[in-house]
Amino acid sequence: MTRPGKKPGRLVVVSNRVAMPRQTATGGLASAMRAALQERGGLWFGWSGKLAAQSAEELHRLSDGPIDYVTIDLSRADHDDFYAGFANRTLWPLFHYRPDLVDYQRSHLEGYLRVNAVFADELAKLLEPDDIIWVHDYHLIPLAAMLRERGVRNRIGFFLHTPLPAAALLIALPKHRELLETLASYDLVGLHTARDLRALEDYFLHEVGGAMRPGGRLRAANGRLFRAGVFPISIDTAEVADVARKAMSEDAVREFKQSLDGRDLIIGVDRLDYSKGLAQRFEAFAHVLERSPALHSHVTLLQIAPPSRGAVPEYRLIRRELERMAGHINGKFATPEWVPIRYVNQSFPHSLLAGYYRVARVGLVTPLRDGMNLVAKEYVASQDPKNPGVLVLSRFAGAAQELTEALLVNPADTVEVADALERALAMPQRERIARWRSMMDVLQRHDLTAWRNAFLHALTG
Ligand SMILES: O=P(O)(O)OC[C@H]1O[C@H](O[C@H]2O[C@H](CO)[C@@H](O)[C@H](O)[C@H]2O)[C@H](O)[C@@H](O)[C@@H]1O
Ligand SMILES: O=c1ccn([C@@H]2O[C@H](COP(=O)(O)OP(=O)(O)O)[C@@H](O)[C@H]2O)c(=O)[nH]1
Repeated sequence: MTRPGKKPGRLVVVSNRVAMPRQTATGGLASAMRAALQERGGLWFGWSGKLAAQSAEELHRLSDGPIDYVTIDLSRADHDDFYAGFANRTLWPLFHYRPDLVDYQRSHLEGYLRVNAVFADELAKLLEPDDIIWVHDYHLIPLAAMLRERGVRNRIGFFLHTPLPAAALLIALPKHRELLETLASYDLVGLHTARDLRALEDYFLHEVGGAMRPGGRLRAANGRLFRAGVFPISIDTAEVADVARKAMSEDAVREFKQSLDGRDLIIGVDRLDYSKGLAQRFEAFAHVLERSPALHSHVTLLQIAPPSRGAVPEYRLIRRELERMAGHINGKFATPEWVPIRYVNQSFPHSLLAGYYRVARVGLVTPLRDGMNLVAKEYVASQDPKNPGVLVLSRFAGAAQELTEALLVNPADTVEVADALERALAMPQRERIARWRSMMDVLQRHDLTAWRNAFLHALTG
Protein backbone atom coordinates (compact mmCIF):
# COMPACT_ATOMS: atom_id res chain seq x y z
CA MET A 1 0.00 0.00 0.00
CA THR A 2 1.38 3.45 -0.91
CA ARG A 3 1.35 5.55 2.29
CA PRO A 4 -0.06 9.10 2.10
CA GLY A 5 2.74 11.53 1.22
CA LYS A 6 5.05 8.73 0.07
CA LYS A 7 6.13 9.02 -3.57
CA PRO A 8 4.77 6.08 -5.56
CA GLY A 9 7.43 3.75 -6.93
CA ARG A 10 8.70 4.01 -10.48
CA LEU A 11 6.44 2.34 -13.03
CA VAL A 12 8.25 -0.33 -15.05
CA VAL A 13 6.28 -1.52 -18.06
CA VAL A 14 7.41 -4.73 -19.73
CA SER A 15 6.04 -5.85 -23.08
CA ASN A 16 7.31 -7.61 -26.14
CA ARG A 17 6.23 -4.74 -28.42
CA VAL A 18 7.58 -1.29 -27.55
CA ALA A 19 6.49 1.87 -29.39
CA MET A 20 9.72 3.84 -29.82
CA PRO A 21 9.50 7.64 -30.07
CA ARG A 22 8.17 8.98 -33.37
CA GLN A 23 7.28 5.49 -34.57
CA THR A 24 3.70 4.69 -35.67
CA ALA A 25 2.37 2.35 -32.99
CA THR A 26 0.32 -0.09 -35.05
CA GLY A 27 -1.25 -2.30 -32.41
CA GLY A 28 -3.36 -1.42 -29.42
CA LEU A 29 -0.92 -2.42 -26.71
CA ALA A 30 1.83 -0.14 -27.98
CA SER A 31 -0.58 2.79 -28.63
CA ALA A 32 -2.09 2.47 -25.16
CA MET A 33 1.10 2.02 -23.17
CA ARG A 34 2.82 4.92 -24.92
CA ALA A 35 -0.05 7.20 -23.91
CA ALA A 36 -0.12 5.81 -20.35
CA LEU A 37 3.65 6.18 -19.84
CA GLN A 38 3.66 9.68 -21.32
CA GLU A 39 1.32 10.75 -18.54
CA ARG A 40 3.01 9.16 -15.57
CA GLY A 41 6.59 8.53 -16.74
CA GLY A 42 8.63 5.41 -16.09
CA LEU A 43 10.72 2.74 -17.73
CA TRP A 44 9.59 0.67 -20.73
CA PHE A 45 11.46 -2.58 -21.25
CA GLY A 46 10.99 -4.91 -24.21
CA TRP A 47 12.09 -6.15 -27.60
CA SER A 48 13.71 -3.60 -29.94
CA GLY A 49 11.95 -5.15 -32.94
CA LYS A 50 15.43 -5.98 -34.35
CA LEU A 51 17.46 -9.15 -34.80
CA ALA A 52 21.11 -9.63 -33.77
CA ALA A 53 23.62 -12.47 -33.66
CA GLN A 54 22.67 -13.15 -30.03
CA SER A 55 19.69 -12.16 -27.89
CA ALA A 56 20.37 -9.25 -25.51
CA GLU A 57 23.98 -8.83 -26.69
CA GLU A 58 23.63 -5.24 -25.57
CA LEU A 59 20.95 -3.04 -23.99
CA HIS A 60 19.69 -0.11 -26.08
CA ARG A 61 18.87 2.87 -23.88
CA LEU A 62 16.96 5.97 -24.91
CA SER A 63 15.10 8.68 -22.99
CA ASP A 64 12.25 10.67 -24.47
CA GLY A 65 10.54 13.11 -22.11
CA PRO A 66 9.24 11.17 -19.12
CA ILE A 67 9.88 7.73 -20.67
CA ASP A 68 13.14 5.79 -20.40
CA TYR A 69 13.33 3.00 -22.92
CA VAL A 70 15.51 -0.08 -22.53
CA THR A 71 15.25 -2.61 -25.33
CA ILE A 72 17.01 -5.79 -26.37
CA ASP A 73 17.48 -7.46 -29.74
CA LEU A 74 16.59 -11.11 -30.31
CA SER A 75 18.56 -13.73 -32.20
CA ARG A 76 16.91 -15.12 -35.32
CA ALA A 77 16.30 -18.48 -33.59
CA ASP A 78 14.79 -16.84 -30.50
CA HIS A 79 12.56 -14.61 -32.61
CA ASP A 80 11.36 -17.55 -34.68
CA ASP A 81 10.67 -19.86 -31.74
CA PHE A 82 9.34 -17.27 -29.28
CA TYR A 83 7.56 -14.58 -31.31
CA ALA A 84 6.71 -16.19 -34.66
CA GLY A 85 6.45 -19.62 -33.02
CA PHE A 86 4.94 -20.19 -29.59
CA ALA A 87 3.48 -16.70 -29.06
CA ASN A 88 1.90 -16.24 -32.47
CA ARG A 89 1.36 -19.80 -33.79
CA THR A 90 0.29 -21.43 -30.54
CA LEU A 91 -1.02 -18.96 -27.97
CA TRP A 92 -2.49 -16.36 -30.33
CA PRO A 93 -4.73 -18.76 -32.33
CA LEU A 94 -5.69 -20.68 -29.17
CA PHE A 95 -6.61 -17.51 -27.29
CA HIS A 96 -8.64 -16.32 -30.32
CA TYR A 97 -10.68 -19.53 -30.45
CA ARG A 98 -8.86 -20.96 -33.47
CA PRO A 99 -7.54 -24.35 -32.28
CA ASP A 100 -7.52 -25.40 -35.96
CA LEU A 101 -4.65 -22.94 -36.54
CA VAL A 102 -2.60 -23.94 -33.48
CA ASP A 103 0.80 -25.29 -34.46
CA TYR A 104 2.37 -26.57 -31.24
CA GLN A 105 6.04 -27.45 -31.33
CA ARG A 106 8.13 -28.28 -28.31
CA SER A 107 11.10 -26.33 -29.72
CA HIS A 108 8.85 -23.24 -29.89
CA LEU A 109 7.87 -23.65 -26.24
CA GLU A 110 11.55 -24.01 -25.32
CA GLY A 111 12.34 -20.83 -27.24
CA TYR A 112 9.46 -19.03 -25.49
CA LEU A 113 10.80 -20.03 -22.07
CA ARG A 114 14.36 -19.13 -23.17
CA VAL A 115 13.35 -15.59 -24.19
CA ASN A 116 11.32 -15.10 -21.01
CA ALA A 117 14.45 -16.10 -19.05
CA VAL A 118 16.52 -13.55 -21.03
CA PHE A 119 13.91 -10.87 -20.22
CA ALA A 120 14.03 -11.87 -16.54
CA ASP A 121 17.86 -11.80 -16.41
CA GLU A 122 18.14 -8.36 -18.02
CA LEU A 123 15.18 -6.80 -16.24
CA ALA A 124 16.23 -8.04 -12.79
CA LYS A 125 19.49 -6.02 -13.14
CA LEU A 126 17.55 -2.79 -13.82
CA LEU A 127 15.05 -2.97 -10.97
CA GLU A 128 14.93 -0.87 -7.83
CA PRO A 129 13.19 -2.07 -4.64
CA ASP A 130 10.20 0.31 -4.93
CA ASP A 131 9.51 -0.30 -8.61
CA ILE A 132 6.03 -1.38 -9.58
CA ILE A 133 6.31 -3.82 -12.45
CA TRP A 134 3.54 -4.15 -15.01
CA VAL A 135 3.97 -7.00 -17.50
CA HIS A 136 1.87 -7.16 -20.67
CA ASP A 137 0.44 -9.96 -22.72
CA TYR A 138 0.70 -13.57 -23.74
CA HIS A 139 4.33 -13.33 -24.80
CA LEU A 140 5.41 -12.97 -21.17
CA ILE A 141 3.14 -15.18 -19.04
CA PRO A 142 5.97 -16.90 -17.08
CA LEU A 143 7.99 -13.71 -16.53
CA ALA A 144 6.90 -13.07 -12.92
CA ALA A 145 7.73 -16.64 -11.89
CA MET A 146 11.18 -16.22 -13.44
CA LEU A 147 11.70 -12.86 -11.74
CA ARG A 148 10.66 -14.37 -8.40
CA GLU A 149 13.28 -17.14 -8.95
CA ARG A 150 15.83 -14.34 -9.32
CA GLY A 151 14.86 -12.85 -5.99
CA VAL A 152 12.52 -10.06 -7.18
CA ARG A 153 10.00 -9.25 -4.41
CA ASN A 154 8.37 -6.17 -6.00
CA ARG A 155 4.68 -5.89 -6.78
CA ILE A 156 4.16 -7.40 -10.23
CA GLY A 157 0.98 -7.07 -12.25
CA PHE A 158 0.03 -8.76 -15.51
CA PHE A 159 -2.42 -7.63 -18.15
CA LEU A 160 -3.70 -9.92 -20.88
CA HIS A 161 -4.62 -7.93 -23.99
CA THR A 162 -6.17 -10.87 -25.84
CA PRO A 163 -9.28 -12.84 -24.92
CA LEU A 164 -8.79 -15.76 -22.55
CA PRO A 165 -10.75 -18.67 -23.98
CA ALA A 166 -12.89 -21.12 -22.08
CA ALA A 167 -11.05 -23.64 -19.88
CA ALA A 168 -12.13 -26.47 -22.22
CA LEU A 169 -9.93 -24.89 -24.90
CA LEU A 170 -7.06 -23.96 -22.59
CA ILE A 171 -6.55 -27.56 -21.54
CA ALA A 172 -5.94 -28.50 -25.19
CA LEU A 173 -2.57 -26.75 -24.89
CA PRO A 174 0.15 -29.31 -24.16
CA LYS A 175 1.77 -28.58 -20.76
CA HIS A 176 -0.91 -25.96 -20.06
CA ARG A 177 -0.45 -26.23 -16.29
CA GLU A 178 3.28 -25.51 -16.40
CA LEU A 179 2.53 -22.31 -18.28
CA LEU A 180 -0.79 -21.05 -16.92
CA GLU A 181 -0.15 -21.74 -13.25
CA THR A 182 2.79 -19.31 -13.39
CA LEU A 183 0.13 -16.57 -13.52
CA ALA A 184 -0.13 -17.13 -9.76
CA SER A 185 3.33 -15.52 -9.36
CA TYR A 186 1.78 -12.15 -10.22
CA ASP A 187 0.05 -10.15 -7.52
CA LEU A 188 -2.70 -9.09 -9.91
CA VAL A 189 -3.88 -10.42 -13.27
CA GLY A 190 -6.01 -8.03 -15.36
CA LEU A 191 -8.37 -8.99 -18.16
CA HIS A 192 -10.59 -6.99 -20.52
CA THR A 193 -13.99 -8.53 -19.83
CA ALA A 194 -16.04 -10.51 -17.31
CA ARG A 195 -16.07 -13.42 -19.78
CA ASP A 196 -12.25 -13.56 -19.74
CA LEU A 197 -12.25 -13.44 -15.93
CA ARG A 198 -14.76 -16.28 -15.75
CA ALA A 199 -12.51 -18.36 -18.00
CA LEU A 200 -9.52 -17.73 -15.73
CA GLU A 201 -11.43 -18.57 -12.57
CA ASP A 202 -12.98 -21.62 -14.14
CA TYR A 203 -9.56 -22.86 -15.25
CA PHE A 204 -8.01 -22.42 -11.80
CA LEU A 205 -11.00 -23.71 -9.85
CA HIS A 206 -12.14 -26.61 -11.98
CA GLU A 207 -9.21 -27.75 -14.09
CA VAL A 208 -6.14 -27.46 -11.86
CA GLY A 209 -7.41 -27.73 -8.31
CA GLY A 210 -7.19 -24.13 -7.13
CA ALA A 211 -9.62 -22.44 -4.77
CA MET A 212 -11.31 -19.10 -4.18
CA ARG A 213 -10.13 -17.36 -0.99
CA PRO A 214 -11.82 -14.57 0.98
CA GLY A 215 -11.38 -11.11 -0.59
CA GLY A 216 -11.76 -12.54 -4.11
CA ARG A 217 -8.24 -13.96 -4.23
CA LEU A 218 -7.43 -17.15 -6.10
CA ARG A 219 -5.23 -19.83 -4.61
CA ALA A 220 -3.28 -21.89 -7.12
CA ALA A 221 -2.63 -25.58 -6.47
CA ASN A 222 0.95 -24.64 -5.44
CA GLY A 223 -0.53 -22.48 -2.66
CA ARG A 224 0.31 -19.05 -4.14
CA LEU A 225 -2.40 -16.44 -3.79
CA PHE A 226 -3.15 -13.83 -6.43
CA ARG A 227 -5.98 -11.55 -7.46
CA ALA A 228 -7.64 -11.25 -10.85
CA GLY A 229 -9.98 -8.54 -12.12
CA VAL A 230 -11.68 -6.90 -15.08
CA PHE A 231 -10.02 -3.73 -16.40
CA PRO A 232 -11.27 -2.84 -19.90
CA ILE A 233 -8.53 -0.88 -21.64
CA SER A 234 -9.48 2.41 -23.25
CA ILE A 235 -8.18 5.40 -25.18
CA ASP A 236 -7.28 8.98 -24.35
CA THR A 237 -10.79 10.07 -25.31
CA ALA A 238 -10.34 13.84 -25.03
CA GLU A 239 -7.07 13.74 -26.96
CA VAL A 240 -8.49 11.59 -29.77
CA ALA A 241 -11.50 13.90 -30.10
CA ASP A 242 -9.22 16.93 -30.22
CA VAL A 243 -6.88 15.39 -32.81
CA ALA A 244 -9.88 14.40 -34.96
CA ARG A 245 -11.28 17.95 -34.88
CA LYS A 246 -7.94 19.44 -35.87
CA ALA A 247 -7.30 16.80 -38.54
CA MET A 248 -10.19 18.18 -40.60
CA SER A 249 -8.07 21.16 -41.60
CA GLU A 250 -5.06 19.01 -42.57
CA ASP A 251 -4.41 18.98 -46.33
CA ALA A 252 -4.18 15.17 -46.44
CA VAL A 253 -7.64 14.75 -44.86
CA ARG A 254 -9.20 17.50 -47.00
CA GLU A 255 -7.83 15.94 -50.18
CA PHE A 256 -9.02 12.52 -49.10
CA LYS A 257 -12.51 13.87 -48.44
CA GLN A 258 -12.54 15.53 -51.86
CA SER A 259 -11.54 12.25 -53.47
CA LEU A 260 -14.78 10.70 -52.14
CA ASP A 261 -16.74 13.11 -54.29
CA GLY A 262 -19.74 13.14 -51.93
CA ARG A 263 -19.90 9.35 -51.49
CA ASP A 264 -20.50 7.84 -48.06
CA LEU A 265 -17.40 6.34 -46.52
CA ILE A 266 -17.27 3.08 -44.59
CA ILE A 267 -13.95 2.65 -42.79
CA GLY A 268 -12.13 -0.40 -41.43
CA VAL A 269 -8.72 -0.18 -39.72
CA ASP A 270 -7.09 -3.42 -38.62
CA ARG A 271 -3.74 -5.15 -38.53
CA LEU A 272 -3.81 -7.74 -41.27
CA ASP A 273 -4.75 -10.59 -38.95
CA TYR A 274 -7.11 -13.54 -39.44
CA SER A 275 -8.72 -12.72 -36.08
CA LYS A 276 -10.02 -9.42 -37.49
CA GLY A 277 -12.61 -11.06 -39.76
CA LEU A 278 -11.58 -9.13 -42.86
CA ALA A 279 -12.57 -11.80 -45.37
CA GLN A 280 -16.06 -12.03 -43.80
CA ARG A 281 -16.24 -8.21 -43.87
CA PHE A 282 -15.44 -8.03 -47.59
CA GLU A 283 -18.02 -10.75 -48.13
CA ALA A 284 -20.70 -8.72 -46.32
CA PHE A 285 -19.84 -5.55 -48.25
CA ALA A 286 -20.03 -7.48 -51.52
CA HIS A 287 -23.44 -8.79 -50.42
CA VAL A 288 -24.67 -5.22 -49.94
CA LEU A 289 -23.50 -4.30 -53.43
CA GLU A 290 -25.05 -7.43 -54.87
CA ARG A 291 -28.50 -6.84 -53.45
CA SER A 292 -28.63 -3.02 -53.49
CA PRO A 293 -27.59 -1.65 -56.89
CA ALA A 294 -28.89 1.78 -55.78
CA LEU A 295 -25.85 2.06 -53.52
CA HIS A 296 -23.37 1.55 -56.38
CA SER A 297 -21.26 4.65 -56.88
CA HIS A 298 -22.61 6.09 -53.62
CA VAL A 299 -20.51 4.24 -51.08
CA THR A 300 -16.81 3.46 -50.67
CA LEU A 301 -15.14 1.07 -48.24
CA LEU A 302 -11.68 2.20 -47.15
CA GLN A 303 -9.93 -0.77 -45.53
CA ILE A 304 -6.61 0.14 -43.94
CA ALA A 305 -4.76 -3.09 -43.17
CA PRO A 306 -1.07 -2.78 -42.31
CA PRO A 307 0.71 -6.13 -42.70
CA SER A 308 1.42 -7.87 -39.42
CA ARG A 309 3.57 -10.85 -38.31
CA GLY A 310 4.74 -11.60 -41.85
CA ALA A 311 7.05 -14.37 -40.57
CA VAL A 312 3.98 -16.46 -39.64
CA PRO A 313 2.58 -18.49 -42.59
CA GLU A 314 -1.11 -17.95 -41.66
CA TYR A 315 -0.60 -14.19 -41.98
CA ARG A 316 0.90 -14.52 -45.45
CA LEU A 317 -2.07 -16.66 -46.42
CA ILE A 318 -4.71 -14.20 -45.20
CA ARG A 319 -2.87 -11.41 -47.02
CA ARG A 320 -3.06 -13.28 -50.32
CA GLU A 321 -6.72 -14.16 -49.68
CA LEU A 322 -7.70 -10.53 -49.08
CA GLU A 323 -5.83 -9.32 -52.17
CA ARG A 324 -7.75 -11.88 -54.18
CA MET A 325 -11.09 -10.87 -52.66
CA ALA A 326 -10.56 -7.12 -53.01
CA GLY A 327 -9.51 -7.63 -56.64
CA HIS A 328 -12.49 -9.85 -57.33
CA ILE A 329 -15.06 -7.51 -55.74
CA ASN A 330 -13.61 -4.44 -57.40
CA GLY A 331 -13.42 -6.24 -60.73
CA LYS A 332 -17.05 -7.21 -60.46
CA PHE A 333 -18.58 -3.91 -59.32
CA ALA A 334 -16.20 -1.06 -60.24
CA THR A 335 -17.03 1.45 -62.97
CA PRO A 336 -14.63 3.83 -64.71
CA GLU A 337 -15.52 6.49 -62.08
CA TRP A 338 -15.85 4.38 -58.94
CA VAL A 339 -13.93 1.65 -57.10
CA PRO A 340 -15.93 0.10 -54.22
CA ILE A 341 -13.01 -1.03 -52.01
CA ARG A 342 -9.90 1.02 -51.39
CA TYR A 343 -7.64 -1.59 -49.84
CA VAL A 344 -4.48 -0.10 -48.34
CA ASN A 345 -1.65 -2.20 -46.83
CA GLN A 346 0.02 0.70 -45.12
CA SER A 347 0.00 2.13 -41.60
CA PHE A 348 -1.00 5.70 -40.78
CA PRO A 349 -0.27 7.95 -37.79
CA HIS A 350 -3.12 8.64 -35.35
CA SER A 351 -3.22 12.27 -36.52
CA LEU A 352 -4.41 11.13 -39.97
CA LEU A 353 -6.48 8.14 -38.87
CA ALA A 354 -8.56 10.34 -36.59
CA GLY A 355 -9.47 12.54 -39.59
CA TYR A 356 -10.39 9.50 -41.72
CA TYR A 357 -12.58 8.19 -38.88
CA ARG A 358 -14.37 11.52 -38.69
CA VAL A 359 -15.03 11.63 -42.40
CA ALA A 360 -16.51 8.10 -42.32
CA ARG A 361 -20.26 7.64 -42.06
CA VAL A 362 -19.74 4.08 -40.78
CA GLY A 363 -16.97 2.48 -38.68
CA LEU A 364 -16.92 -1.22 -39.54
CA VAL A 365 -15.23 -3.24 -36.81
CA THR A 366 -15.99 -6.93 -37.19
CA PRO A 367 -13.32 -9.15 -35.61
CA LEU A 368 -14.12 -12.83 -35.11
CA ARG A 369 -12.54 -12.44 -31.66
CA ASP A 370 -10.68 -9.49 -30.18
CA GLY A 371 -9.42 -8.74 -26.69
CA MET A 372 -10.73 -5.17 -26.78
CA ASN A 373 -10.32 -3.40 -30.16
CA LEU A 374 -9.23 0.17 -29.66
CA VAL A 375 -10.14 1.16 -33.23
CA ALA A 376 -13.83 0.87 -32.25
CA LYS A 377 -13.27 3.33 -29.39
CA GLU A 378 -11.13 5.67 -31.50
CA TYR A 379 -13.83 5.75 -34.18
CA VAL A 380 -16.48 6.85 -31.69
CA ALA A 381 -14.25 9.47 -30.03
CA SER A 382 -13.35 10.98 -33.43
CA GLN A 383 -16.92 11.79 -34.51
CA ASP A 384 -18.43 15.20 -35.04
CA PRO A 385 -20.97 15.51 -32.17
CA LYS A 386 -23.47 17.27 -34.45
CA ASN A 387 -23.25 14.75 -37.26
CA PRO A 388 -21.70 11.52 -35.95
CA GLY A 389 -21.22 8.31 -37.88
CA VAL A 390 -22.44 4.86 -36.84
CA LEU A 391 -20.32 2.06 -35.38
CA VAL A 392 -21.03 -1.46 -36.61
CA LEU A 393 -19.32 -3.71 -34.08
CA SER A 394 -18.73 -7.43 -33.62
CA ARG A 395 -20.23 -8.97 -30.50
CA PHE A 396 -16.94 -10.82 -30.10
CA ALA A 397 -14.77 -7.74 -29.55
CA GLY A 398 -14.21 -6.85 -25.89
CA ALA A 399 -15.39 -3.33 -26.81
CA ALA A 400 -18.93 -4.66 -27.38
CA GLN A 401 -19.33 -5.04 -23.60
CA GLU A 402 -19.17 -1.27 -23.22
CA LEU A 403 -20.25 0.13 -26.60
CA THR A 404 -23.70 -1.37 -26.46
CA GLU A 405 -25.24 1.39 -28.59
CA ALA A 406 -23.23 0.31 -31.60
CA LEU A 407 -25.03 -1.88 -34.13
CA LEU A 408 -23.83 -5.20 -32.72
CA VAL A 409 -23.37 -8.06 -35.17
CA ASN A 410 -22.14 -11.61 -35.48
CA PRO A 411 -19.31 -11.17 -38.02
CA ALA A 412 -19.82 -14.69 -39.40
CA ASP A 413 -23.37 -13.82 -40.47
CA THR A 414 -22.98 -12.14 -43.86
CA VAL A 415 -26.60 -11.06 -44.05
CA GLU A 416 -26.66 -9.66 -40.51
CA VAL A 417 -23.55 -7.54 -41.21
CA ALA A 418 -24.95 -6.43 -44.58
CA ASP A 419 -28.25 -5.45 -42.90
CA ALA A 420 -26.39 -3.49 -40.23
CA LEU A 421 -24.33 -1.70 -42.88
CA GLU A 422 -27.41 -0.59 -44.79
CA ARG A 423 -29.15 0.42 -41.57
CA ALA A 424 -26.09 2.47 -40.58
CA LEU A 425 -25.95 4.19 -43.97
CA ALA A 426 -29.63 5.13 -43.73
CA MET A 427 -29.75 5.99 -40.02
CA PRO A 428 -31.43 9.36 -39.26
CA GLN A 429 -29.28 12.03 -37.63
CA ARG A 430 -31.29 12.05 -34.39
CA GLU A 431 -30.69 8.33 -33.81
CA ARG A 432 -27.03 8.66 -34.75
CA ILE A 433 -26.58 11.43 -32.19
CA ALA A 434 -28.38 9.53 -29.42
CA ARG A 435 -26.30 6.38 -29.97
CA TRP A 436 -23.05 8.30 -30.25
CA ARG A 437 -23.76 10.37 -27.10
CA SER A 438 -24.32 7.28 -25.03
CA MET A 439 -21.11 5.60 -26.27
CA MET A 440 -19.10 8.80 -25.87
CA ASP A 441 -20.31 9.09 -22.24
CA VAL A 442 -18.85 5.65 -21.56
CA LEU A 443 -15.54 6.61 -23.18
CA GLN A 444 -15.35 9.90 -21.30
CA ARG A 445 -15.90 8.15 -17.97
CA HIS A 446 -13.63 5.22 -18.77
CA ASP A 447 -10.64 6.61 -20.57
CA LEU A 448 -7.05 5.41 -20.65
CA THR A 449 -6.10 7.26 -17.47
CA ALA A 450 -8.98 5.67 -15.59
CA TRP A 451 -7.89 2.23 -16.86
CA ARG A 452 -4.29 2.71 -15.82
CA ASN A 453 -5.22 4.16 -12.42
CA ALA A 454 -7.71 1.40 -11.69
CA PHE A 455 -5.17 -1.30 -12.47
CA LEU A 456 -2.29 0.32 -10.57
CA HIS A 457 -4.53 1.11 -7.62
CA ALA A 458 -5.62 -2.52 -7.45
CA LEU A 459 -1.99 -3.64 -7.78
CA THR A 460 -0.55 -1.36 -5.13
CA GLY A 461 -3.56 -0.94 -2.87
O1 LIG B 1 3.04 -6.65 -31.53
P1 LIG B 1 2.38 -7.23 -32.76
O2 LIG B 1 2.66 -8.69 -32.93
O3 LIG B 1 2.71 -6.40 -33.98
O4 LIG B 1 0.81 -7.11 -32.59
C1 LIG B 1 0.17 -5.91 -32.17
C2 LIG B 1 -0.57 -6.11 -30.85
O5 LIG B 1 -1.70 -6.95 -31.11
C3 LIG B 1 -2.47 -7.38 -30.00
O6 LIG B 1 -3.18 -6.27 -29.44
C4 LIG B 1 -4.15 -6.43 -28.42
O7 LIG B 1 -4.12 -5.33 -27.54
C5 LIG B 1 -5.09 -4.29 -27.72
C6 LIG B 1 -4.96 -3.31 -26.55
O8 LIG B 1 -5.30 -3.94 -25.34
C7 LIG B 1 -6.49 -4.85 -27.80
O9 LIG B 1 -7.41 -3.78 -28.02
C8 LIG B 1 -6.57 -5.85 -28.96
O10 LIG B 1 -7.85 -6.45 -28.94
C9 LIG B 1 -5.51 -6.93 -28.82
O11 LIG B 1 -5.49 -7.67 -30.05
C10 LIG B 1 -1.56 -8.04 -28.99
O12 LIG B 1 -2.31 -8.49 -27.87
C11 LIG B 1 -0.40 -7.13 -28.58
O13 LIG B 1 0.50 -7.82 -27.72
C12 LIG B 1 0.37 -6.75 -29.83
O14 LIG B 1 1.40 -5.82 -29.50
O1 LIG C 1 -2.42 2.36 -39.73
C1 LIG C 1 -2.66 2.19 -38.52
C2 LIG C 1 -3.47 1.12 -38.08
C3 LIG C 1 -3.71 1.00 -36.72
N1 LIG C 1 -3.16 1.89 -35.85
C4 LIG C 1 -3.46 1.78 -34.41
O2 LIG C 1 -3.26 0.46 -33.93
C5 LIG C 1 -4.15 0.23 -32.86
C6 LIG C 1 -4.89 -1.07 -33.08
O3 LIG C 1 -5.37 -1.50 -31.85
P1 LIG C 1 -6.56 -2.50 -31.68
O4 LIG C 1 -6.80 -2.62 -30.24
O5 LIG C 1 -7.73 -2.06 -32.49
O6 LIG C 1 -6.07 -3.89 -32.32
P2 LIG C 1 -4.68 -4.71 -32.24
O7 LIG C 1 -3.94 -4.37 -33.50
O8 LIG C 1 -3.96 -4.26 -31.02
O9 LIG C 1 -5.08 -6.13 -32.22
C7 LIG C 1 -5.09 1.42 -32.75
O10 LIG C 1 -4.68 2.28 -31.72
C8 LIG C 1 -4.92 2.06 -34.12
O11 LIG C 1 -5.16 3.45 -34.14
C9 LIG C 1 -2.38 2.93 -36.28
O12 LIG C 1 -1.90 3.74 -35.48
N2 LIG C 1 -2.15 3.06 -37.62
